[in-house]
Amino acid sequence: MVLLSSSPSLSITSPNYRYSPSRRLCLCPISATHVVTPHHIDKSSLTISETSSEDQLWAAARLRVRSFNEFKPSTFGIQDHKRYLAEREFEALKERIAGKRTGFNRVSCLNASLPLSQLLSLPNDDLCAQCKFIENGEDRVVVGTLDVNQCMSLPDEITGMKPEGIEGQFARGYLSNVCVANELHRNGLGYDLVAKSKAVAQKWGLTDLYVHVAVNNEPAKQLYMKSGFVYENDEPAWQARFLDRPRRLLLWLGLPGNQNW
Ligand SMILES: CC(=O)SCCNC(=O)CCNC(=O)[C@H](O)C(C)(C)COP(=O)(O)OP(=O)(O)OC[C@H]1O[C@@H](n2cnc3c(N)ncnc32)[C@H](O)[C@@H]1OP(=O)(O)O
Repeated sequence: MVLLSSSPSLSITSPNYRYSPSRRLCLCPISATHVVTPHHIDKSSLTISETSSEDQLWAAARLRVRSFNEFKPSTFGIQDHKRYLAEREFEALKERIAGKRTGFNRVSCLNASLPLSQLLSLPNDDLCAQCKFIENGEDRVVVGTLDVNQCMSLPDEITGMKPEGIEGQFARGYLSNVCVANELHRNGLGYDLVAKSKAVAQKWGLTDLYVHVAVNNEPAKQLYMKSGFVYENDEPAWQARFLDRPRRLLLWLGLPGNQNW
């Protein structure tokens, strides 16, 4: 095994691995416990937008790979392995956005990006090298990303209860793959991404938005709760053990238009 991870189920090289858009995110104690020196950024040229551009989806896929996995740099073949994971993420993401993934009505990838010129003072160039794309002739870098999923439930995850009945098919959504480049944590980018995702969800007519979060992922729990999400349910311990991952909490947010809002 070439991948260093704090959870065995992060090993997506396993033949038994089944892709779940929220799997890695919620299992993500790595960054949750990582001590990073915050790099303060000027957000005046930050953009957060929905994308289906292949360049940007690649950048988002690479950001997810580096955010949700910890790699031992000296390991033989590690670059190939990272490329493999990014390709897998890219293909899966493209498939969901194109509406070809069974069970997902609609999926949007939101990317937060900054001009490359603003990130040249970072201590190393890995983020810029991995997550760069070109837009209107300008070099930019994806610094945060998430998916908004309109669907009844996510694979291998506890299902939200609201709204009840057939309405759930159309008006329930889930956030997944929420991550911010670890060099840029604590700049409010997490808040910005979640705020934008609420706007997208409302635009789609969703009334109820959910996230799954690992019980030990304190930064993510704080982010969601401070963004208005509240506890709805939690995964039974046996299920977490069966899936070989930390137990998840299911958090709920009512959007304007929701009768409980
Ligand atoms: C459904 C899912 O996708 S769950 C998976 C969530 N994603 C991950 O675990 C990936 C790795 N982690 C990350 O990428 C980031 O830590 C995120 C996305 C959780 C937070 O991103 P950031 O840009 O750092 O968050 P942001 O700066 O907006 O902070 C929001 C709040 O989160 C909390 N928070 C963020 N980092 C931390 C931390 N290290 N420790 C404690 N609380 C934290 C704080 O309460 C903060 O609010 P405050 O600054 O007002 O106190």
